[in-house]
Amino acid sequence: MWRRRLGALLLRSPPSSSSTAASSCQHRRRHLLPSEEPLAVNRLARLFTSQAGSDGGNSQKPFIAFVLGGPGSGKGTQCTKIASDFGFAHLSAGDLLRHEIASGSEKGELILDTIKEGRIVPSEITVELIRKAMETSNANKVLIDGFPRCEENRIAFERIVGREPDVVVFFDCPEDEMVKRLLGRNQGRVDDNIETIKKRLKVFESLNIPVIDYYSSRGKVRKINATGTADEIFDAVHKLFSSLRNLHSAGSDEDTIFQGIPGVCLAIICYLFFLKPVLTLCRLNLLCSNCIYTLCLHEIIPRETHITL
Ligand SMILES: Nc1ncnc2c1ncn2[C@@H]1O[C@H](COP(=O)(O)OP(=O)(O)OP(=O)(O)O)[C@@H](O)[C@H]1O
Ligand SMILES: Nc1ccn([C@H]2C[C@H](O)[C@@H](COP(=O)(O)O)O2)c(=O)n1
Repeated sequence: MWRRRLGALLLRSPPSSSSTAASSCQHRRRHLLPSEEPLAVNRLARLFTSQAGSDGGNSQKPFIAFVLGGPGSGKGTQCTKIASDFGFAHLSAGDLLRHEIASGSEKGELILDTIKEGRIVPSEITVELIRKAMETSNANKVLIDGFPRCEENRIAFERIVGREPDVVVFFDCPEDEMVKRLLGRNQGRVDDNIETIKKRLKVFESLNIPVIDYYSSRGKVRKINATGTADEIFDAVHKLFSSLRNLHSAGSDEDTIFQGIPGVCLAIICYLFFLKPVLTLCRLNLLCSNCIYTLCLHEIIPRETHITL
């Protein structure tokens, strides 16, 4: 709110603009950028920033939700519902690994042996499958189900994909309930037998819980009580996803910028206020000298702290 107010103070609306709260961002942006061919500010900014090229060519940074929980906690079931209600691409690490086995590739044999043993597949393999699936889906909101399963997974993802998740959803379910669900799943999975299930539960406790603790310490974890019916659990999940702050603008093509007349030192004012560089435009649709200063710092403030004028 206070940021919006600052934006309003800094903004000098063009005389023709009577932009009201009701007018859409798109409509307001037209006033900001009178040219009929809107300037792709974010894309332009990326060309100049350290982010350029680091996202594997994706023109927008997708919203990433990691979905974690013990085996049988209902991650897959809930992800299907989230994908359908909130327009996410659902990438299940386990499914990607099973597809790799089914493809008959060389890696497939190693993956199959590892899964049968209830162990974790080497991170390089899993992360590469996820990275490719993200690239292929080109989605702006991605659920990554069953990943990262261990610290090595997490570190490999950050190194290879170059991102942290926006949120980590943790389905918290008692062990006896998970075992009951897995034994009743009946999908012919090689790991849904009591011996392997016991190993998977041990691996979850010893390797996956520390990852959840790590993201908790970074304020990213949203815990969901995963007992009850799938619909009851989804009520809580629905509330959570409806409340996620930066989800609804994820991947949108709206450029969020500050506008000011040339010479107003907008970038410097914004920099002092936010203590971070801010991309600004002057009324002539040009990046003014302040902006060159901004771009030289090779950073723009994250999307969620931008102000849509
Ligand atoms: N709330 C629920 N109550 C009862 N059964 C459920 C519930 N949610 C899911 N199930 C069932 O439990 C089984 C496991 O669910 P699901 O495959 O979604 O779990 P998962 O966490 O993705 O498991 P895994 O990590 O082994 O892939 C499935 O047969 C599913 O239909
Ligand atoms: N990040 C991951 C995800 C899965 N696996 C392996 C080991 C799991 O027991 C198996 C099944 O996964 P699920 O369908 O339960 O998510 O796949 C892994 O090694 N690394």
